This record gives sequence, structure tokens and C-alpha cells, in this order.
Amino acid sequence: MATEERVAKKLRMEKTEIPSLIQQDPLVAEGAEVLVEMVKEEDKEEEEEEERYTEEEKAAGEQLLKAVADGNLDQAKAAVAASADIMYRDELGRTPLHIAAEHGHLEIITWLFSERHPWNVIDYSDITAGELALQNKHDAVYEALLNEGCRAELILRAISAVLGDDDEPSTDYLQQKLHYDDDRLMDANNDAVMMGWEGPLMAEHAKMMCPQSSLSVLNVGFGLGLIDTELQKLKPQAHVIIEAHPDVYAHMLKLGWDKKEGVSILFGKWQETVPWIEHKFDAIFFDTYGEFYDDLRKFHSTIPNMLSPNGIYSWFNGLGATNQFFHDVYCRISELDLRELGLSTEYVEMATPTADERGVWDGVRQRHVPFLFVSRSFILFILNRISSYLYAYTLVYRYWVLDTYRLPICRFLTE
Ligand SMILES: C[S@@+](CC[C@H](N)C(=O)[O-])C[C@H]1O[C@@H](n2cnc3c(N)ncnc32)[C@H](O)[C@@H]1O
Repeated sequence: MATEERVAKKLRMEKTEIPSLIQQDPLVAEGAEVLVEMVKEEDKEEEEEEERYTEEEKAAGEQLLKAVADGNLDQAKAAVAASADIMYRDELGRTPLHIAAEHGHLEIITWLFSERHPWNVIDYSDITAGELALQNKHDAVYEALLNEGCRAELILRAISAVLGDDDEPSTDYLQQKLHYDDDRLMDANNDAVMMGWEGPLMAEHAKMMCPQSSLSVLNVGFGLGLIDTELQKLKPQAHVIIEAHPDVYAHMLKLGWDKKEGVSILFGKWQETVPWIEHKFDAIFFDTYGEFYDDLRKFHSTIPNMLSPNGIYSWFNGLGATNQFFHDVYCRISELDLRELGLSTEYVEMATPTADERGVWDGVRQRHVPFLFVSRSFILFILNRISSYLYAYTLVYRYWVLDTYRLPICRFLTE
């Protein structure tokens, strides 16, 4: 496929639409250039891959793809025995897993995993096998893909723990100069830390966590103060806010949050302030920036000490939200992590604002779709190498493509 066509596909638009889009804005042009370079790089890799195969291996690869599409396991096994690469790709970059998922061949999926086919491989348009199973309504296949995704991620985590590969959260974000602009909070690169369009999500979180007044609440991460404003409307008896960034803290003081009745601000990172908290809260919310899934998991582990017996814990759920399949895997992993801590998780579904309603992209770097896909593809490109998506949590967690937001409600397990 020609480079232009591949770029258009990645942007999910027609080839003819791109020139006018590029003319509109130098930032979009910059984004498109990055994409072109990425596609060229992919082309080079593809060529190298082609050259890697002998004629015999290519024939076996084609035989494998056909057998998988036909749902013929014996022939698929024979193709592998005859030297087919288990991850042989067709012209769309789809591997046997994509094809088996698209056609709903569960037995073949199980066999592919036993042959160590990775669960999270993407095609040249960033499509996962999970998305193809979902689109074609192959529920049992989707379930098998989800299970494998969770299994693989948990194994990877266990290996990282043994290797002592437990990264400290980066302090880069906390050292950057932030600025507030209308209803947005942006970092030094003009990347949005928080945007006003998330207001309805925050209002829903507050409502779900605080069904009545006079409760005792904890919020980690002030940002625009959207959730704190909503919590205030519910008249909490005690309202603790943990915030680590000096510019956000200064903004809070300027707005007089330190003088509001019942409000206490703990200035510092939650990692340093939470261990000192002895109070039990009826509602706890977590939404930070510049942190990884592992940090969220560490925060989960502090909940049993801080939540009152009938309390509710919730967190901003942007896990893997650039892709429905990845999102579902991470929601399930989080549920498993919380269960181990004695907490149940219920995901309450609500519609997310549409792209038009999110018109607030104006004035920030990520406002245009090309950037969205540039960062997404870049992350997936890295992912293919480390075979984990969880590390991408921070970088992408504001740019979700999901129509439905899954709001987590966590409580102590009763049995
Ligand atoms: C996405 S914003 C929170 C938005 C907030 N939920 C709202 O409704 O406006 C994330 C906030 O977490 C803060 N933050 C980032 N890392 C933190 C940490 N380790 N401890 C405490 N706050 C942190 C950021 O400075 C930022 O104010």
C-alpha cells in the first residue's frame, strides 16, 4: 500500500482530506510528518520481514493464513510444521490471531496462544484481534482474548517483580511550569493535564460516591477542582484534598480552597502523605497525572486502611482507553487487583462526550486527531517491543476513543 494511503488509514480519513487539514495548522502538518516517517519505518520493517522469509516460508505463511480463515486447525498446524511463521502477516498486517478472531474460530485461537502468539499484536491500522472479535460479535472468542491478555500481563508483572524492574514514578511532571487557561490545565509542553469537558464525568463520580451529605471524603489530585467543586455541593463534613504540584497548590490557595469549611489540603505527593493518614473516609477518589498503572495499583493497596466499612472508592478510569480491547483487559486486571485487596468493583457505564462536545481541544497540542493517532501509534509501536500496554497509561490516558465510560465503584467485599 502507498505511504499516503497508509497515513490516511492511520488517520481514519480519506487521502484527499489530508492536504487541506495540513494547510489549516502547522501543528497538524508536524503531526502528519511524524506519521509519514513512522509509516516509512514500518514499510522498511515490512520489507525486511519479507526478505526474512524464503519462498518456501512465504508459501507456508500464506497456507497458514488460509487454514486459519477456513477454521482448519489440522492444516494450520501442518503449515507451521512446514515452516510458517506463527505471526505471518497479510497485506493489512493482520496475523493469524486477527484472522481467527474475525472469523470466530475459538479452537484456533487457543492453539495460537499455545504456540506463543502474542495477544496484543496490532495490524498496520492499529487494529487488534479483540476489536475484530467484538465487531463480528464473537463473544466466546472475545472472552478468550481478554483472559489471555490478563494472563500475559500478570505474568509480565510477576517477571518484572522478580527482576526488580519496579520503576519509581517520574518527577518530571511535578517540576514543570503549569498554566491555567479558561477551563484547562496545561503543562509546559501545552499538553492538557485536565480539561473542562471531563466535568460531567467528575460530577457523576461525586454523585456515585456521596449519596448523602455530611460524609467524610478524600480526593487525590485537584487539577481543575471539578470533582472537589461537585463534592462541596454535597456538603461533606470533612473534605481532604491531596495535591502535589506547587502551581496547582498556589491556584487552590488563590481560589480560597484552604478557607472552605471542612476542607483540609495536604500539599505533597500522595505517596508521601497517605502513609500519615489515620482517618477513615466514606468516599475516596483518585485522579493524578504523569503516573503509571503501577502507581494506581499501589494507591489501590492503601484503600483498605483508609476506607470506612461501608465506604466507596473510585478512580478516573482511562486505562488503555485508546482501544476498547486494551481497555477491557485493564479494567479486568484492576478488578482482579482490587479483589485481592478485599474490594469488589462494579463498573457503571455512561456515555462519554462526543468529539464535538470535546471542542475544547482548541488551543492545546492534542486538539487534533492526527496527534491523537501519532501518540497512540507511537505507544503501540513501543508496546510491541515490551509486550505490555500498561506502561502507556500516563501518556495516553486523556485521549480515549471509547464511547462508553466505565465508572468504577469499589466497596469492601461482604462474604
Ligand atoms: C487530572 S488532574 C485531576 C483532575 C481532577 N479530578 C478534577 O476534577 O479537576 C491530576 C492532578 O493530580 C496532581 N498530581 C499528580 N501527581 C500527583 C501525586 N503523586 N500526588 C498528588 N497529586 C498529584 C496533578 O498536579 C493534578 O492537579
